[in-house]
Amino acid sequence: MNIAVVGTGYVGLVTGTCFAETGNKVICVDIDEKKVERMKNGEIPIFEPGLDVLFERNTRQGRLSFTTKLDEAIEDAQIIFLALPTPPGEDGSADLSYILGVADKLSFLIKDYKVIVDKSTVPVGTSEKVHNILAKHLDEELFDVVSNPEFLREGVAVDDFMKPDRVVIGTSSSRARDVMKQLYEPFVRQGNPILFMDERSAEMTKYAANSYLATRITFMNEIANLCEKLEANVDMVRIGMGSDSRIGKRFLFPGVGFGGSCFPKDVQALMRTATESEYDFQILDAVLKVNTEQRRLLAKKIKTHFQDDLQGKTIAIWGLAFKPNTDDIREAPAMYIIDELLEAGAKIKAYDPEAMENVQKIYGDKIQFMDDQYEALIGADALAIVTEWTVFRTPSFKVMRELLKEPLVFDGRNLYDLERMQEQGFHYLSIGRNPVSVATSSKPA
Ligand SMILES: NC(=O)C1=CN([C@@H]2O[C@H](COP(=O)(O)OP(=O)(O)OC[C@H]3O[C@@H](n4cnc5c(N)ncnc54)[C@H](O)[C@@H]3O)[C@@H](O)[C@H]2O)C=CC1
Ligand SMILES: O=C(O)[C@H]1O[C@H](OP(=O)(O)OP(=O)(O)OC[C@H]2O[C@@H](n3ccc(=O)[nH]c3=O)[C@H](O)[C@@H]2O)[C@H](O)[C@@H](O)[C@@H]1O
Repeated sequence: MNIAVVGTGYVGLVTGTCFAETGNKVICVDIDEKKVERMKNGEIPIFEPGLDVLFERNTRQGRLSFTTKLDEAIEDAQIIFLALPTPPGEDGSADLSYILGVADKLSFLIKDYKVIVDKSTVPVGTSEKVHNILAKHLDEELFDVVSNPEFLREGVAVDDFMKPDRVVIGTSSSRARDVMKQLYEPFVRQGNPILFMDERSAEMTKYAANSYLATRITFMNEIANLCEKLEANVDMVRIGMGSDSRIGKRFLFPGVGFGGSCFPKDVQALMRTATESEYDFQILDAVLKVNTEQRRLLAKKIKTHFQDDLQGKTIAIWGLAFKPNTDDIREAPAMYIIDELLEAGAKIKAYDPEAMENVQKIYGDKIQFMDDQYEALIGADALAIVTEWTVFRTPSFKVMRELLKEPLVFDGRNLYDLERMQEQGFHYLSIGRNPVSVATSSKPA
């Protein structure tokens, strides 16, 4: 099939590349001229494991191409995906200006039947809005609007897209349904379903899924905070809970609060939708409040340890991206922690395998960026671990001890075993587990 993808952010690029990989001809269109130029020259604008190989193959073989011209991109397309931003507006509601703006342009460009698919995360009722804009200048026979929310996670986006747990398709048109079924069949061969439903339910499914996951993480963060007070170990509690098949093991990891471009904005947007419907969605209100506090937790622990005096102290930070395997720093907890530490007078030496360039654009020389995780420790008074990159999971504790001024580690991701840290002679504070103090009896190896 011929496909146009409008918007080449995370979702647009992964969507376009994966559809090209299954034999479709895909043209991606973006208003960002520099980005399009880079992609035309074979450069991927985001760091996403596994995407480079597919991107290279499909551009080389002519199935994937890029343009800034919407009319060119859609001319031969049977399906047009909208993968445009839906950032929070001032009141928290999703800003639909990108989607509706492109819909308006399309209403002047479409000449033969096309399925317009909304892949962005949009509030309930958006399909109707897009439909009405298109219908202003177009015969209704010439288009159908479909809601097809995307559930991929950054860092594992290709796998999530290629082997989705489910594909959700909201449409009331049997013609559009057949087109979408044909398109997605290669992705659901392993038996995972394509779920057809009405447009409004599909739109709601996306917000419900993200808000539920954000709530689940937040619940675990609160359990972790309580575990600290009660001297229980949240790792044990997590495994004990997660072994119940009704609960499940995934997405129960406490930490420094959820971040990223979607959970914070989508929870806010669902709250806004609820408010507009005169429904008081109390849980979501609590989720946002707790998450704001949780993002501060590591900085609070550091400040408490140093009795609120961080003047002249240097804190090493491992991990800046909002999660591993991405260079995305949107709503990254690290930014909140850094702000709080800088305000308290600390110096920061940071290392992240992929996100430093993006962070440097914001902080400039306010913090030091190091080439290597160990270099960040030289002369630092403490280490704070914010993102659980694999490379941080099995470090040389001996080198860490040698380089840090004090063997002091604040771990926002519970990467290390408590006993091991004690044996290794660290003062180690993590999330929802007892602090470990420098062992005086056992000599570190
Ligand atoms: N990032 C993620 O992991 C996921 C995002 N989503 C949703 O997908 C949507 C897109 O998200 P991202 O890909 O992260 O966005 P993004 O902000 O990374 O990228 C959006 C792209 O659209 C382009 N653009 C803006 N206006 C345009 C126009 N008029 N014509 C053509 N291109 C235009 C921008 O230049 C940019 O390249 C959002 O609604 C988001 O909530 C859904 C699932 C996962
Ligand atoms: O709509 C979206 O954009 C996407 O949002 C999330 O994906 P993503 O933001 O890429 O990352 P996640 O892996 O979900 O992590 C989000 C945040 O939650 C945190 N998290 C996650 C899991 C966990 O157990 N604990 C925890 O604190 C992460 O550290 C991160 O800050 C959803 O998982 C995707 O299904 C969805 O498509």
